[in-house]
Amino acid sequence: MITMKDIVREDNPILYKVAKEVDLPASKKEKETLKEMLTYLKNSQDDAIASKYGLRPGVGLAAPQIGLSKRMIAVHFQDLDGRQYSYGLINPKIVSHSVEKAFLTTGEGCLSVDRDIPGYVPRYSKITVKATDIEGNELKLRLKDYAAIVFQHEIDHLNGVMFFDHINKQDPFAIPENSHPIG
Ligand SMILES: Cc1nc(NNC(=O)[C@H](CC2CCCC2)CN(O)CO)c(F)c(N2CCN3CCOC[C@@H]3C2)n1
Ligand code: NI
Repeated sequence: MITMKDIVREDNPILYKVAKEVDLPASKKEKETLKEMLTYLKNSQDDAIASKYGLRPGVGLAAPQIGLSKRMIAVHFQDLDGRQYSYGLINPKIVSHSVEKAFLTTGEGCLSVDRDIPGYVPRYSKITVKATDIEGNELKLRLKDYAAIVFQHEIDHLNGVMFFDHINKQDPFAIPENSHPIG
């Protein structure tokens, strides 16, 4: 079972590398790892399990965060309309995106960053993602607002990009033009 000791922190160079594409079909081990990443998210959202094992809550997780420089992510969350997303994805790719942007009014955090970094994180408000799921099915997901933000945070990790790279250095709470707040 994945716990916080398995999650690498921001001083680890693996977080700043471009992760490698997974050769399809994914190996048994790669599928197993992806399932474990999804299980971490579910466990972290269960108060009893999270407190028992000291898990920080998460709605997304990227393979580099558990020391694996492979293009795999897991997401498990409900968006603000109550739509449920629960995926283990292989080689996710943003194939198109909106011009307009969105940001979480709460700012963002990261399981690999043990400190609060204040500021808005501007992201595309709409994205289309192509990926392969754990069963090997090709998926095309059209995502907006909260869901789009979660997926972008995770896909950033596959490209060595951290959420704080997007925060305006001069004014962390500057409202980006052509953007709207979420949450
Ligand atoms: C927004 C949020 N971020 C939480 N943590 N950070 C993360 O997930 C990081 C990834 C997210 C940071 C911003 C976008 C993606 C992890 N990252 O580093 C992976 O790369 C949460 F935990 C959380 N929620 C709301 C829903 N709640 C349901 C009940 O259970 C608790 C849960 C808490 N919402
Ligand atoms: Ni993160």
